[in-house]
Amino acid sequence: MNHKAAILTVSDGAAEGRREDVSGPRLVQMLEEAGVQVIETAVVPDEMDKISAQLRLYADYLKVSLVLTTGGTGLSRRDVTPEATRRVLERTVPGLAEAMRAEGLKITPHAVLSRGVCGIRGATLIINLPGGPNAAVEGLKIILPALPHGLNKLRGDTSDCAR
Ligand SMILES: Nc1ncnc2c1ncn2[C@@H]1O[C@H](COP(=O)(O)OP(=O)(O)OP(=O)(O)O)[C@@H](O)[C@H]1O
Ligand SMILES: Nc1nc2c(c(=O)[nH]1)N[C@H]1C(S)=C(S)[C@@H](COP(=O)(O)O)O[C@H]1N2
Repeated sequence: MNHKAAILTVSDGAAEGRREDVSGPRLVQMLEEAGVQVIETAVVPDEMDKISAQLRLYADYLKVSLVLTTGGTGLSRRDVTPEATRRVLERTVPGLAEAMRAEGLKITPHAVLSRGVCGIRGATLIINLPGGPNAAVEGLKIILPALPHGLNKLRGDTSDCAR
């Protein structure tokens, strides 16, 4: 996969230095192993403006093909990653989040508690993953097989995709 990516960890604890960010580096490793170059990572607290600003930067200025966020998708009062993401999306790609919840449910009943959303801004696919290291890795594993084709199409591949 000849694409560039950015990873955004959303966590009050990690942003304040109280929690080691384990999830972000795990996602970097998985993408690199899949042949995607991760050119930028950042950690922000669970704050709508900071999350949205970072997503705009990645899509509009760095113009990466893919942004993965991890954290802030649950039901806690400060979990606002889906709201911040929706604010910057131009088109949604609901099937990715649907698959992560449906397949995740086979691993833990808690998978359906992630409110994560996925969609497109410009030529960038933005995917919300849950915050726990296992949750983030499981989520990415579920959708990874669909990403090469999706990213190629997003970047203008006009070849036939019928099977
Ligand atoms: N980046 C991360 N690295 C390691 N563990 C994480 C990370 N983000 C979340 N977790 C783990 O997953 C749990 C659920 O994540 P959630 O986003 O709800 O965080 P939280 O408990 O509100 O705390 P915080 O936002 O400060 O990370 C956390 O309590 C923590 O155990
Ligand atoms: N595959 C998978 N999805 C998962 C989990 C998991 O362990 N595996 N954890 C869930 C839990 S416990 C929560 S609270 C939500 C939201 O997590 P977040 O607030 O850390 O983003 O993701 C869920 N999604």
